[in-house]
Amino acid sequence: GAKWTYNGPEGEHHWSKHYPYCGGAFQSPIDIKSELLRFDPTLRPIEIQNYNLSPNEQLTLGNNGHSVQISLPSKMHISSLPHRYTAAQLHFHWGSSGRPSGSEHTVNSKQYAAEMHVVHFNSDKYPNMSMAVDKSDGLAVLGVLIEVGEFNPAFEKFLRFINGIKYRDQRVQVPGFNIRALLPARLDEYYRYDGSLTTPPCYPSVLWTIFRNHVTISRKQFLDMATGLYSSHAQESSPVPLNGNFRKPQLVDSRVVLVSFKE
Ligand SMILES: NS(=O)(=O)c1c(F)c(F)c(S(=O)(=O)CCO)c(N[C@H]2CCCc3ccccc32)c1F
Ligand SMILES: [Zn+2]
Repeated sequence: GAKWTYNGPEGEHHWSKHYPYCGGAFQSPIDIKSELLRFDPTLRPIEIQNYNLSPNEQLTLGNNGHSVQISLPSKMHISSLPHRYTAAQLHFHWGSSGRPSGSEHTVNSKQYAAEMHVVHFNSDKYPNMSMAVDKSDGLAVLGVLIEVGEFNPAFEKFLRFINGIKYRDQRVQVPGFNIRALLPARLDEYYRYDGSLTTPPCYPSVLWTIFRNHVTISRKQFLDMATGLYSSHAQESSPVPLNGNFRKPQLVDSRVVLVSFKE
């Protein structure tokens, strides 16, 4: 589709011109405010299957011009939702070296350094992502808030290859690793709400699960991601840094944010 960016004339305030859903309801991300929260005792711990990938299998690490993404094998899935949601890819949103706040979801207006999204589609009802992406029960995304702090060895499994995908549409193969290690320890504490893709076409098709607890990466790891990538192709004369790739919080309207934990 038409090109879109996070700033300037194709920035988020203009997305709805080519992508009407971006101006619609049920948009993501949101500011997760305490007064919106409602404890739901039926929210079970998230259960994931086959996230521990062998180094013998290869994953594609790529720069798609909007984010850094890792394609995921279809044996990975979420088994604790009403339908099976099969993993498709994971990607990140981050700030910049000057503004190390780049998460999409905020918690009581606190913006984290970065955010990881593991994108899954409802494989009980749809054959692939493309068929699921615009259906109201099509997608389930697991969100992880990321702070700068302790070095994170799990992130190093792919960050050590990031200089091979500096430019848009570059891809490298990386050995599989335990994707579960990128998630926080507790999968039983999370925020849950109905929302959308946070990029065009912004379809309101996402069941969002944002884990309560953040993970940390070191400042160097953050800078590797926030300063090492460009949204322009390698041969372009003026390189465009890829950072600040986060959408601002959207109107919640009458939506409720459910929480799986009490205090
Ligand atoms: N924040 S978010 O809403 O989760 C989110 C992003 F922010 C994001 F940048 C991407 S993207 O990297 O593909 C670049 C722009 O589509 C996706 N892709 C999804 C939705 C689009 C179609 C598709 C097809 C196969 C695999 C993943 C996806 C995305 F879902
Ligand atoms: Zn995302």
